[in-house]
Amino acid sequence: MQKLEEMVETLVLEGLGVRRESIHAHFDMLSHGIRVSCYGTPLDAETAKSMPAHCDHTMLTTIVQHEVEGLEVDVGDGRWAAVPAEPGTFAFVAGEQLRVATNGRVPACLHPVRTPSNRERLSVQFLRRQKVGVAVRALADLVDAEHPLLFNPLRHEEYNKWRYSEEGFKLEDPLKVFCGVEKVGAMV
Ligand SMILES: O=C(O)CCC(=O)C(=O)O
Ligand SMILES: [Fe+2]
Repeated sequence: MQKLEEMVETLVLEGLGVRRESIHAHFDMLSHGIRVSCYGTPLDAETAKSMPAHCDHTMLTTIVQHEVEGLEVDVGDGRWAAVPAEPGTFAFVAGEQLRVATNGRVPACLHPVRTPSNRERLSVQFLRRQKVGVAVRALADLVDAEHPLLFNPLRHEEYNKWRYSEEGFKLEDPLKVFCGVEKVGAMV
């Protein structure tokens, strides 16, 4: 799985013009986790949602759905696209850490879990994220006069706590408020 994740992230970063050495140095900063989610039938039968729309706090999340549908992604024009739960397929979701690392070039993917068929559901998520205690920084190759730095180094453990606090929870773009460069007194 790590090889597959690396392949996908390499394609994205090389496509943006990041050099191989920088990609390898970036990969050395990452850790890997796995989570299995079991959803009962959606509590709210009308919306059929088991999870509200959110962005993951990862570089990349790889999602394996098990036969029952649920993952939907924001396609950017106000519509949601359902990702088919076909056995043997993987969905790759860009997380907020990748938004910081790519200096905003790759937006974090907004995604809810919605199961209109009202069935119980199982999914597995492979979490590719920055090592604990290491701030996420924009890759130097993606910062220049044309692309000024958008985010200060992200202390992700602090951010993760704050974004679900009363203050962080109600914001549309908590990442920008937490470490956007225009923020006065930002961490460097
Ligand atoms: O179950 C899924 O398909 C996605 C779950 C998810 O988005 C999450 O746990 O962050
Ligand atoms: Fe998610």
